[in-house]
Amino acid sequence: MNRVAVLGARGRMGVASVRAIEASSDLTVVAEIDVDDDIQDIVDKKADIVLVFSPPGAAHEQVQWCIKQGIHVVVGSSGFDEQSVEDIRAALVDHPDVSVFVVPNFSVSAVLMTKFATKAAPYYESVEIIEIHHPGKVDAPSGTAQHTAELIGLARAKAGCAPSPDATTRDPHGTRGGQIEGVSVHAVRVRGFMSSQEVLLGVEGEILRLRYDSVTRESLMPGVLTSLRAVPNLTGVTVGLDAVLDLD
Ligand SMILES: NC(=O)C1=CN([C@@H]2O[C@H](COP(=O)(O)OP(=O)(O)OC[C@H]3O[C@@H](n4cnc5c(N)ncnc54)[C@H](OP(=O)(O)O)[C@@H]3O)[C@@H](O)[C@H]2O)C=CC1
Ligand SMILES: O=C(O)C1=N[C@H](C(=O)O)C[C@H](O)C1
Repeated sequence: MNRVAVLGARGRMGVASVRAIEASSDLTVVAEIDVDDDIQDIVDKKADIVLVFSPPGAAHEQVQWCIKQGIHVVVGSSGFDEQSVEDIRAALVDHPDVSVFVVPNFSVSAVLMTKFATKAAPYYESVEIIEIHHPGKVDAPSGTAQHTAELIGLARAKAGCAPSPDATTRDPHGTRGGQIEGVSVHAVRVRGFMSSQEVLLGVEGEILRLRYDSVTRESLMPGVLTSLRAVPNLTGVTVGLDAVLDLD
């Protein structure tokens, strides 16, 4: 029975994850840590794995702390870009028996959409990302959009693609979105949505629209449980749920 500690345990994802873990037959929650709780409880309760759903501002330092305690980590929190992964990789040098699994999105639909968009991106002149979330989300763009843009940017650079055309010279309100690896990313916050993302790819006379919609947090729980079961058998730092799914 793997012993799991949850960081951000009383948040939207923490509550759903504790419920899903407790309903499983092979995982159990031994520590629920939220704001003002003592993170040392993770060690005192002898957790094997820490599931991190604390806000991005706290998560980075907490992941480093868990590594130093010799505990495997599944990182659900967003805000972990390429530099964050390099920081984790550097910390793991002194802890070769610890693995960290950074999962920008636990939804298989999101993972497939990102994979398809990365594959398609070099074939289109224009590529832009629109991410849509609930208005309770504190960070923008989403970690999923950041990860998707990084993969698309890398694929397009490898293929020698020119930048997407854009004649904008006047945008006083910053409506063209943010730029990540040459990809324009637009963050939308609307009540009624949980987590959606659309990638628009276009050439003259033809458009490809790839989209996923996660409607409930419960739909993410199979991905959470899969990640918790996988992390003890991984080495170093791994990024993306697709690393433990047979999607090729
Ligand atoms: N990978 C994925 O598929 C998904 C990732 N996420 C990401 O997970 C993170 C959490 O999302 P969500 O659950 O919606 O956010 P919430 O704000 O609902 O949950 C975060 C929880 O962490 C608490 N908290 C604040 N500071 C600390 C701290 N220092 N240590 C421990 N807990 C703390 C918060 O308390 P308080 O409210 O009092 O500040 C809150 O209870 C976000 O980064 C989000 O982007 C979300 C959904 C899916
Ligand atoms: O805050 C959320 O809700 C989500 N955050 C993650 C992200 O930033 O990509 C994953 C998912 O989109 C839900």
